[in-house]
Amino acid sequence: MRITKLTTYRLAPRWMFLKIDTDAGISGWGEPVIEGKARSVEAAVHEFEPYLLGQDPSRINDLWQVMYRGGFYRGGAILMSAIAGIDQALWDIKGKVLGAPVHQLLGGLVRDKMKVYSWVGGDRPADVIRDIKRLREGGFDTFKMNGSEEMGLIDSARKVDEAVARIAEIREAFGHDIEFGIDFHGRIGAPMAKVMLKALEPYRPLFVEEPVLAEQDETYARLAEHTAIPLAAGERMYSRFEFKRVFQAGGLSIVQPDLSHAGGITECHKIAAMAEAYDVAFAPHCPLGPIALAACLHVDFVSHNAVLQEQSMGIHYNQGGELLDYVLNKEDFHIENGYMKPLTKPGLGVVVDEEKVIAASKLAPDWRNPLWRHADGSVAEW
Ligand SMILES: O=C(O)C(=O)C[C@@H](O)[C@H](O)CO
Ligand SMILES: [Mg+2]
Repeated sequence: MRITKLTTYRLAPRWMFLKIDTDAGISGWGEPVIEGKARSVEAAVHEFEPYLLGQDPSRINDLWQVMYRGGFYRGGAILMSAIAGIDQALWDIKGKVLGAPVHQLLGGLVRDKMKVYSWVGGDRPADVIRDIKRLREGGFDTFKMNGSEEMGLIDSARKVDEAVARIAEIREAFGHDIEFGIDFHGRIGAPMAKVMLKALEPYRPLFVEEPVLAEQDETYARLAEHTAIPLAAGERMYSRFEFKRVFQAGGLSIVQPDLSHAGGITECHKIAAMAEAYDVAFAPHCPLGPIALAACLHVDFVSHNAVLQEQSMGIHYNQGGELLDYVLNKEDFHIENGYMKPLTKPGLGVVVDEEKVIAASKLAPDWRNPLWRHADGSVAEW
């Protein structure tokens, strides 16, 4: 069997799907994207074509190494996201050829169901409390929310108090009937992260995510010395070679590689295994589409240390498209009491509505994240 064609479709809300065709008539789907840089990833996917066209799609390990090592320069958000989506599509093909879901090919299930969480948005606490109430009716008991708006390297107690008051209100409203993680997007630098973590500690969040940026990963170990709150990060780390450094330095309790950013199923399965050896939990980042989520779930279901799965239903980014808009087998993505079941169809288990994808790709918007500035006009982390 040989690879004959790679077709990319940029889609609302901010996704890209990839279809890999073969001469046997079997195709696989992947989701290679970096939010806000879809066109760059698309170009990178097509730049890999000379390495892939005419090759045997079953040799995923070799093709992965060819894409990673073969071009001399390697790593980073764009290349590793391109590899990720290609890798997912190759696993989809392999599963379809062998008639088995990807988790079977990775050794089989270690659990029967996987805990998933929901984002809650809204700028005012009242919105968040209202949204949590609504989501609890749908069975969710675990949530993630943004922790703060822009914050300077050294900032006021007032800003810290505002952020903490929001969390306090949520804890007061729901007690310990719910769990939540707080995502800071690296918006606070190391000095304020220390202050913030101390102030948040009484409210016992499940984790605090990206208190500082991935490029300050040496800080995690120091911050962890000062707080009992589990620290999480990883959505902006792209390979086991980057994760290796944080495992060695310590400080993170949860790693969150993104199956569409960090080299795909092949790489993230290895990152999960590395994490297990350090007693670090695995909770893949996935504010993306259904193929990315399916890829995450297959790795979760074979990884003993997988504790939580992000998913994007109702996420604030989903303007103009929802998680299951391009999926025909919606019933397989049912969330019951905050858990998902394994996807059991051959390959990734996503039946893509190709006609809808083709039509929607003609109108794809170019999503960009907001650009934030501090009061003095300098650029702030978003
Ligand atoms: O889901 C998360 O944890 C995020 O921090 C969302 C962020 O990664 C955006 O997708 C960037 O565009
Ligand atoms: Mg995050």
